[in-house]
Amino acid sequence: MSTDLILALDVPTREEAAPLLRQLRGSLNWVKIGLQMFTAHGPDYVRAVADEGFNVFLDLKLHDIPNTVAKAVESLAPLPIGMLTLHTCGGREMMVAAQKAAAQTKPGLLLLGVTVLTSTNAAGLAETGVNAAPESQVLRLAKLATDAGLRGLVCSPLEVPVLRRELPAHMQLVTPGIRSAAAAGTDDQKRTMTPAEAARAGSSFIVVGRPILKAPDPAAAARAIMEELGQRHNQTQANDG
Ligand SMILES: O=C(O)c1cc(=O)[nH]c(=O)n1[C@@H]1O[C@H](COP(=O)(O)O)[C@@H](O)[C@H]1O
Repeated sequence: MSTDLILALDVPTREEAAPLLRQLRGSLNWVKIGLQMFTAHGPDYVRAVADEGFNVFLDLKLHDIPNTVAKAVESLAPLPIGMLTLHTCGGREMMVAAQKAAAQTKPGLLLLGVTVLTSTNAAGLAETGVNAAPESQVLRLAKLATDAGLRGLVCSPLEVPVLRRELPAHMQLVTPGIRSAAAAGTDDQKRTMTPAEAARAGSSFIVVGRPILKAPDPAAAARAIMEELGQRHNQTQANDG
């Protein structure tokens, strides 16, 4: 199984994003547009990034009553997006409604259920009344999302092994919380792994923002991560062969 990189384009302006996208065109497949860029630049920017040849992951983390979420999915359906997030803690009925809306309006769209945010640890969960280890809570929400018909999940790479054991093989596992060993624990990300570790664990995609965006040469940092993932893929193929 190979693991692909998704660049989290968490910058304030289109102008700031432009040179990086220009340099990565042709080598990077996926760009994630999240709350920062979508609230500032809207659907037009989604179209602009897709027009540059990137697959777009729209990360809006929908979480509302079932009807509202389903209608939001319908409104987003005309956009050129391949992945869209919603919060699994919105519950079964909300996820079923969202999946139904996607199936009817944009069948190719991969709805990704966000489980426990990678910035949350056991203490943070307990403060919200969830007295479970992050791994147990992720597994519970992941099973609920799978039952509701979702085909993809967002979790930390730490939970990928248990999800690979417990869930159907077709589930796409997308993992943010990617940090080098040296950078682990230095910011808001609490459940982290390196790119190679996440790939080895079985992530379908890794999501990386600041380690690329804040690097002295962001395009080179992105290429180094793709190389790290590719090397692991080649090693696996060699071992399989
Ligand atoms: O849904 C997400 O993409 C997401 C879920 C999660 O649990 N943790 C998480 O960090 N993300 C996103 O992944 C990206 C990670 O960015 P960096 O922490 O800068 O690498 C951000 O855009 C987050 O919004």
